[in-house]
Amino acid sequence: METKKYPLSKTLKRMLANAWIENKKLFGRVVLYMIIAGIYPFFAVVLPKLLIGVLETNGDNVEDSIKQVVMIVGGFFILAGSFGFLQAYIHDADYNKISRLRLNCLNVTFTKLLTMDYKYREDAQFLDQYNLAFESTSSNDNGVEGIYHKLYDMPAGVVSILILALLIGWKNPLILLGILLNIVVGLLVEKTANGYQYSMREEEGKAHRRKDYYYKTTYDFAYGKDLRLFGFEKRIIDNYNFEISQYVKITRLVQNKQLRLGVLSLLAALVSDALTYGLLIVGVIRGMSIADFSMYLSAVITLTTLLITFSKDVAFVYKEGLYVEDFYRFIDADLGTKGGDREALAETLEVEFRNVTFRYPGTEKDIFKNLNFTIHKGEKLAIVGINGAGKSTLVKLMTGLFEPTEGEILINGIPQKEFDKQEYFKMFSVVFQDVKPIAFTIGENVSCASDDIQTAQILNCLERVGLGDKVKSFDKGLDQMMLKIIDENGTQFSGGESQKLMIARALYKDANMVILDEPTAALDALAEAEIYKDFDDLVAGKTSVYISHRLSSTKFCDKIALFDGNGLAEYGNHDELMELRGEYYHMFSVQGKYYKEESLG
Ligand SMILES: Nc1ncnc2c1ncn2[C@@H]1O[C@H](COP(=O)(O)OP(=O)(O)OP(=O)(O)O)[C@@H](O)[C@H]1O
Repeated sequence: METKKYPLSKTLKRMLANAWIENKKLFGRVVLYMIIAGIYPFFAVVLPKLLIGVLETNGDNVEDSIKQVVMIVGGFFILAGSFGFLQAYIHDADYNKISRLRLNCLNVTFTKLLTMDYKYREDAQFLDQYNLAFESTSSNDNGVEGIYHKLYDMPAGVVSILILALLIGWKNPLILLGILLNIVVGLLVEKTANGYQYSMREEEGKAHRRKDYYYKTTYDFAYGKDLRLFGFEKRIIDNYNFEISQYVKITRLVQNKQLRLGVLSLLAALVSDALTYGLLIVGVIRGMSIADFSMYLSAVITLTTLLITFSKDVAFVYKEGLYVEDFYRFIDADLGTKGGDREALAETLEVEFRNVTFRYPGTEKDIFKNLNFTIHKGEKLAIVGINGAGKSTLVKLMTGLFEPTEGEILINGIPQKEFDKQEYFKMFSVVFQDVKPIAFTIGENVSCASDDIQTAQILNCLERVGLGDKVKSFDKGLDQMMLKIIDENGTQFSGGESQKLMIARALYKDANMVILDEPTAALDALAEAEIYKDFDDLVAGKTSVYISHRLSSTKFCDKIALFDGNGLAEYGNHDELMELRGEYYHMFSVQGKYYKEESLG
């Protein structure tokens, strides 16, 4: 990801520009709120002066004093009450509009995540950075929304501060100076503490990712069985506790720094208070009325509070602005290669690996080195090999989910890079090892679309994989929702049924090339035999790749490629590889013996 820095002003400008595009009226509301909330604190400042003034001037005339006090207090309640009510009403009404601005940013994040190149999803370094970017859109109080709330509140604070600063400065500018000293020190302290916190963000992000992993493992149902049956509970809890302690260590470092810096703020506040009280008391000695004394004192206290809030808000915007910057960098980063301009081919495919070397990002080991081989037009290729030999990696390369580190892949002689990414994907129907239906309807899961669904075609594909009766058993048929997470009446397919559903999806797509990455691992023997029997029909003359650990499946393929962890070790048809008496022969003999023993038994 790009790490270019840009100033806070640019981040704020962009945030304001986005807000302007999304809700222009909000700017008018900010002005209205600024006037009402800006004047509001002034009432409380003047009230003591008016009350003490009445009591001072009326002396023994109790009746007049009571009348005037009642009028002042009544007037205060009406005015301050109305302003207070309006302020709260406008603020509450606009809160959701501001939250909406964040939700729009979240939408942009989701779109980016869904459209970025797949390789980033398997890249731990990228995931750390993504977590940081995601942080700035994940809460009401921080990041994007936190700043928008502050930008909404701060103009009102400025109005109050100006009114009170004028009042106090007019009386004695030295008092203002004391308050300003307090605020400037506070601001510098806050800025330093926040800068330190931000500098720890990468470590914090990593600790957060690890802690989060264990947290999610505890409630992710997919792990539920293994955790219990293999007694992982204690280990998970111990690891979770360890990661929490690591996380706390980092946050404690930040807190300690904040505490040490806080002493400076305290000293500045003491100096400022001494100056304020000293100057006001000297004023009284020189003849200032008690009513004025109380008003100025109240003004100083209110102004100090407002300035502290304001300086905290500035520091907050500065700190959170850095996180929002991370978010914009993520949004701006070029994470999705569009590829070239070529459209999908309409013909049968030939795939050539030419001197392909591949290493996963951030790793040292080459999964393939100078790999050369071709899958010819219309050929059925079986890929076999031990676990971790690189079979699935080969599929990811073939389908353009990852690009070769060196060398190139050619489709009908055309370099893979020349194709538009989306067009390129159109040419492949793939069934992956780890099948997961999405919480959509069955029809949508097969067609991958929500409109223009070819019902007859979907049903036909489902029939062909043996799911016809299952779908007919639902009242809603193809409209039956899958999984229970969105719809509690959703259906839960077994592992094998899910695998069949994915094969139906691949059939429906009817792409130029079919790739099945262990598509029968979860199927029972009968279902697997059915799929094998119909394999020719399923791929219907298309170029196809079939990855399986069950070597019986290689028999109906034209060619077999055996990978052994160091690349392509053996290549040929079944008879040729058996004659070679190499690894394939060995694997086939072991599996054959096992099958024979099983059938004899
Ligand atoms: N995202 C990744 N980052 C780093 N290494 C990876 C990544 N994905 C896979 N690998 C490594 O690449 C190697 C090949 O993995 P691959 O999944 O392609 O093997 P496979 O032959 O399909 O294995 P299996 O038969 O178990 O499915 C393995 O050593 C694996 O650990």
